Amino acid sequence: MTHEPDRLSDATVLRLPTYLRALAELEARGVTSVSSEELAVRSGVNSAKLRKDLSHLGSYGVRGVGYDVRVLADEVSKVLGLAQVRPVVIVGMGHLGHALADFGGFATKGFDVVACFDRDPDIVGRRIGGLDVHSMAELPQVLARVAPRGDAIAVIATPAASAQGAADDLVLAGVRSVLNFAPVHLAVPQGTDVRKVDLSTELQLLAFHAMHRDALPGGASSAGSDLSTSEVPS
Ligand SMILES: NC(=O)c1ccc[n+]([C@@H]2O[C@H](COP(=O)([O-])OP(=O)(O)OC[C@H]3O[C@@H](n4cnc5c(N)ncnc54)[C@H](O)[C@@H]3O)[C@@H](O)[C@H]2O)c1
Repeated sequence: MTHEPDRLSDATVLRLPTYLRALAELEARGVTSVSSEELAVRSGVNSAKLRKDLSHLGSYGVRGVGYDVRVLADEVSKVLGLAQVRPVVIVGMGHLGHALADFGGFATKGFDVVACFDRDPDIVGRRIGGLDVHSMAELPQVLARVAPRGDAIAVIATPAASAQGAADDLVLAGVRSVLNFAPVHLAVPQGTDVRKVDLSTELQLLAFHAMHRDALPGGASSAGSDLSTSEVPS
C-alpha cells in the first residue's frame, strides 16, 4: 500500500483520528473486517467522504468484504505518525495539568507522558502522576533526556497570561508540537504546530446549535449529530 501524506487535506487529516477510534473499537470487539458504510456510521461522516479519505491513503477496501480492520488501523496510525510512541510533556501542573498527568488513557493511544513542569516553587519537586515536577529552568536538560529525538509534544496548561511565555520557553528548548489549553492565541515560529483546545468555544458552538435547533418547528431533531466531525470543513 502506498500513500502520500503530503497530499492529504487538513480536513481529511482531522477525520483520521475519528476513523482510528472507530477501528480500535471494532478491533477490541474482535471484528476483522468492516464495510465503508458501517465505518462511516461509527465515525459520524458520510460513506462517500470516508471512502475518498481512505483512498488518499491507498486503502480502497474489497468489494463485498470491506476493509481489513487491523490493516486499516495500522495504515491510519502510520499516516498520523503514531507508529511509534510519542513523548508528551505537560507545562503547568495546576488543576488541569494534574488531571492530565493522572490520566492513564494516553498510553493506549500511543502517547507517553514523560515529564511535567511548573514555575511555582511550591509545586516543583512534587510527584504528580508518577512524575517529578521540574522547574522551567530544567526544561532543556529534561527534554534532551526524555525526548532525545526532539519529537516531544508539549501540553500547555498554564493560565492564559503565562501561556505565551511557556510557549517561548518550549520553542527555545526545541519543541515543535504544542497542544494549548490556555484560552489565548500563541505566536510561534514557522515550523512549529499549535493546536488549541478551547472548551469555551466548544460550549459556545453547542449553544449556537441548540438555539437554532430549538427554533426549528418540532424542536430537537430525533437524530443526533456529532458536531465534532461535522464541523470539520471538507
Ligand atoms: N481547569 C479546567 O477544567 C480547564 C478547562 C479548560 C481549560 N482550562 C485552561 O487550562 C489552563 C490551566 O487551568 P487550571 O485550572 O489548571 O489552572 P491552575 O491555575 O490550577 O494551574 C496553572 C498552573 O500553571 C503554572 N504556571 C503558570 N505560569 C507558568 C509558566 N510560565 N510556566 C510553567 N508553569 C506555569 C502555575 O504555577 C499553576 O500551577 C488555563 O488556561 C485554563 O483556562 C482549564
